[in-house]
Amino acid sequence: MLSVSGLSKVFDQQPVFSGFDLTVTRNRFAVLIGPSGCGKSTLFDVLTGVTAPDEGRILWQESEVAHLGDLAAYMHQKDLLLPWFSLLENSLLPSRTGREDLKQARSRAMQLFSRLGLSGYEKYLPYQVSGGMRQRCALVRTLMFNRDLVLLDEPLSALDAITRKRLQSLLLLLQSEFDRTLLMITHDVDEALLLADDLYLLSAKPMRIIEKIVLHGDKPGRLNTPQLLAMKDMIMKRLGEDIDHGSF
Ligand SMILES: Nc1ncnc2c1ncn2[C@@H]1O[C@H](COP(=O)(O)OP(=O)(O)OP(=O)(O)O)[C@@H](O)[C@H]1O
Repeated sequence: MLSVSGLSKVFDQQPVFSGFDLTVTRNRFAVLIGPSGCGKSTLFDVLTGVTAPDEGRILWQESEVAHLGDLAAYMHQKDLLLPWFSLLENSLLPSRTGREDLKQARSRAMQLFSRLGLSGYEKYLPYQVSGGMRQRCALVRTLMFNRDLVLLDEPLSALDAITRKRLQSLLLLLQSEFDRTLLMITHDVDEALLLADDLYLLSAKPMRIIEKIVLHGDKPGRLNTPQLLAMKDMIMKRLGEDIDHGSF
């Protein structure tokens, strides 16, 4: 579905990544995990068109594109809700800019509010609800974009542990119930092991893929299996080694 090849980006004469390749397959949950400052957000900036790559190609459904700006939905660590709009109005923003029939969009948003446990809060302003509810509203807005690919940049990192656990299951719904393909950045190894089908371990800057791990097994259930615990140790060790030998 998405393939990047030979992607390079240089800041202040220092390569953040160079010759970076990545393929994301349809309906998979791909997760990128790597040390702080390795270049993950810069990769997303290049993918979403915030900044141009110095070299390389982005292929979407096998056709070359400049970026994924209009092709992928994007969810950020901060909910980025507009404070003067209600939760429902916030979720309808993609439909307003996309000139979708608003009556239909409203009915679709109401269904998503119900599915994500936000029924009854449609008229609340963002400051009147919890961080977890705001992030669920951001998830509704992401789904309202109607894009097959969703880019998630540490979407749960600002939340407390319990809220985070609840929202992890909702992220899995994006894949199973809403048929989305996901590419997510996280710092949390447990979260990566819980959610990923394809897990990419990244090196310190200049960023490269150290290893791709294909994960199997029932997602919510697999986390405490001996295999996954051993894998967690291995990942911590590999990421730690790379930081020790990297450019930090
Ligand atoms: N606009 C910019 N100008 C100069 N350097 C930049 C710019 N944006 C990012 N960088 C540098 O590029 C490197 C990668 O930054 P980036 O934010 O992509 O890392 P990251 O892996 O997302 O980090 P974190 O996990 O901490 O969010 C860092 O060294 C950063 O200082």
